[in-house]
Amino acid sequence: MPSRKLLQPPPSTVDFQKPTPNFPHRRHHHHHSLLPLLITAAAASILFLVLFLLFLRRRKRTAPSTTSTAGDDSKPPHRFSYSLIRRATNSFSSPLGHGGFGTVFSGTLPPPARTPVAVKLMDPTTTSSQQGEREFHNELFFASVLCQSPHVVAAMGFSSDPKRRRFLLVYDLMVNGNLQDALLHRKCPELMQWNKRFSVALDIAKGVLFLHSCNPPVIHSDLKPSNILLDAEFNARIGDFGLARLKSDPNLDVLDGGADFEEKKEGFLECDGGAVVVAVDDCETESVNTACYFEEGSLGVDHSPECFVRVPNLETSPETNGAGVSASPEMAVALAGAASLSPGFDKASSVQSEKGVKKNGKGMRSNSVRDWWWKQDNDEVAASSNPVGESKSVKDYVMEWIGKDVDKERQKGEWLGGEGGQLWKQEKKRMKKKKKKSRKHQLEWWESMEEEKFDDVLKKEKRRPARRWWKEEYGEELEKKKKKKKRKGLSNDDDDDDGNGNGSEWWMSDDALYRDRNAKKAKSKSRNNRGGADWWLEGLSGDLWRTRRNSFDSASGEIPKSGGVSSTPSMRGTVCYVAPEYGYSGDVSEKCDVYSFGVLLLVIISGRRPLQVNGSPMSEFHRANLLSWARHCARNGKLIELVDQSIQSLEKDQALVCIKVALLCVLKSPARRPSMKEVVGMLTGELEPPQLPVEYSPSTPSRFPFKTRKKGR
Ligand SMILES: Nc1ncnc2c1ncn2[C@@H]1O[C@H](COP(=O)(O)OP(=O)(O)OP(=O)(O)O)[C@@H](O)[C@H]1O
Repeated sequence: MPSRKLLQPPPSTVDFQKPTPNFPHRRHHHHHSLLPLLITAAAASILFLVLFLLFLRRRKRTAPSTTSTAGDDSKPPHRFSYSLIRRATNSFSSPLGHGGFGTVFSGTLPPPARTPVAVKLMDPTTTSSQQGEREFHNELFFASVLCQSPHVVAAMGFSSDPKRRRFLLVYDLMVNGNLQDALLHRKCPELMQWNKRFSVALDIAKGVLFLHSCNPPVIHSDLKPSNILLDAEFNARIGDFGLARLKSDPNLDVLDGGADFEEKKEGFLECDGGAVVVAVDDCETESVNTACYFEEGSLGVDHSPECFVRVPNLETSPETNGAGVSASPEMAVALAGAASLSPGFDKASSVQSEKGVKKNGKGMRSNSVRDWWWKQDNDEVAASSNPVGESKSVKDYVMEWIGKDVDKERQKGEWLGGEGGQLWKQEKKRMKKKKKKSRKHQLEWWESMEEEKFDDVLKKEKRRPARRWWKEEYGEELEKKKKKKKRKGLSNDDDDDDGNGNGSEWWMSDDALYRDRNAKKAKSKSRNNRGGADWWLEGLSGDLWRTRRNSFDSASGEIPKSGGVSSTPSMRGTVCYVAPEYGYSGDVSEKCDVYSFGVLLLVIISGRRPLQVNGSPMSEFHRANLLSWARHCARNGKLIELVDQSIQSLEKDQALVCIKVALLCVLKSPARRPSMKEVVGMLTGELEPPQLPVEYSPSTPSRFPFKTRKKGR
């Protein structure tokens, strides 16, 4: 049979003389039936190939890193379509929280990824859209590098439509939410175990160390509990890189100038010693214009971020260009902050404020910052100290505490309305009756915060009036300063140096406080125009009043969120957590993060906010300010009092190390703060346990700023 013949193996030698067997009819039939089959098969395979390629391409563009196959070198952030994100979040139906950027929703990426995600949707109506856009670009800029750390939550994807002002960021979902919520509100039982709390602190420290180990170092700028996210096992990861920046260092050995970049097509940002290629996606993806996030003059125009990293290419909105290459990060955020505060904000005013900020380099104007402070009012503090549920806000407390010092104008209208106003009226009546007593009492009360007058033993002693106390303690020093001041003259008081020959580092010296006090006396008239609460807050917060001088540690007070509303709509960094030097010297360094970490560590150990009043204000106020309280405990040798009493299975020695590390981190002088490497070393026990510096020793006299202010009034 011919078919059998076909299956036969070919002859080993071919006899070319022998005629080939002839099957004319059969051959003709094959020719006719195979041709259409072959054509169909070829067409089908081409079609299949095209479809396969399209599928691959689509997958590459949409699949998150977690679904990448081995060898797939595409790195986040990936671009998602808006409709995909909408489907993933079920039309943005499950909000997780709300921040300065907008609302965060939970969702799940469609198959094949099926990754649970958190989606940040920029809200162009309620926040400053300029700020939002900048944060969006900033997050993307850092995403591809930061995603490599297990202690960081970086954006894995994004979606942008500048024309419709739609900006979305996609992150891994951290199922246990943020630390602030888990620790302070929900009081998760897991976090009541010492081991877990300590591991959270260590995770954060390692995360910050990772950022600082990058080349150039990444400064987070906004470390605080609500930016620490917790996964299912309560492992902590640092999130929210909207305000992060690269450390500006002209000596950094980065890529050659921007001119070469086009050819290189990729950049480098070294992490943990190894060079990391930060190229993202192919030429069809978009790239971000992040030029405005870098320090003017430090990296220079030729050293724009594109020299460091290649990032997806987004259409640049006119606003972003408006801030442009010349805007530094501070400017950008301050500008955006101004926008968010002022309803009438427009581009012209933005340029103006940008100039203002640029000029003095001190961030926002004091008025704006002050307004911002009041905006942060919420009833959490009030609720904690007010079991009957009166809705008292921070300012109500201020006024109750300060009593008659509060400016009358503001009492009636500007600050208070409704319930707050009623409260004030009652308070005023009470204050009138006890006028003398009250004033004396306040002074003692302030003293108590730093000078431990509330200790049982000392309570029995006759208290000195604050003025006398101050004179006794610092009279000699003051006299010297007076003489020196006379010689120098008062004219250049505000801007001259602090005695260290370094005007930009005035906060390092307490001396400046006392000298400053005299000079302020001369200007008391203008200061008196401010309300008493201003004075109170200036003393208390330190960091709030960006444009004023604060020569003391930031005895900071956190403004808790109101219903999850961001506490940082307008400032770089967050009140209470921001380092005192931030925004003054322009020398923003890793030590700013170290300071914030110190506050964060104290919060973790103590399980409370930096500013918190529980129970009746008078009995609790000496503990209200966490930093002051921690210093007070250190001077008393009672550090353990800081530890949260609800912690179980406490390891006392480890807790003490944590507190000491925290106290070192919040030292006034950035140079004296440890590096994050040292912090991690001390926490893990690889380095010697920390020794507290001399200012925390019992003999060190406390110099509480309020007395200074009070005397000046
Ligand atoms: N990846 C995430 N997984 C789970 N929840 C998240 C995630 N990212 C953010 N959230 C939640 O959304 C909330 C808002 O986050 P967002 O970073 O926008 O603001 P914030 O950090 O609270 O405030 P701010 O804008 O002042 O920094 C967070 O507090 C957190 O509870």
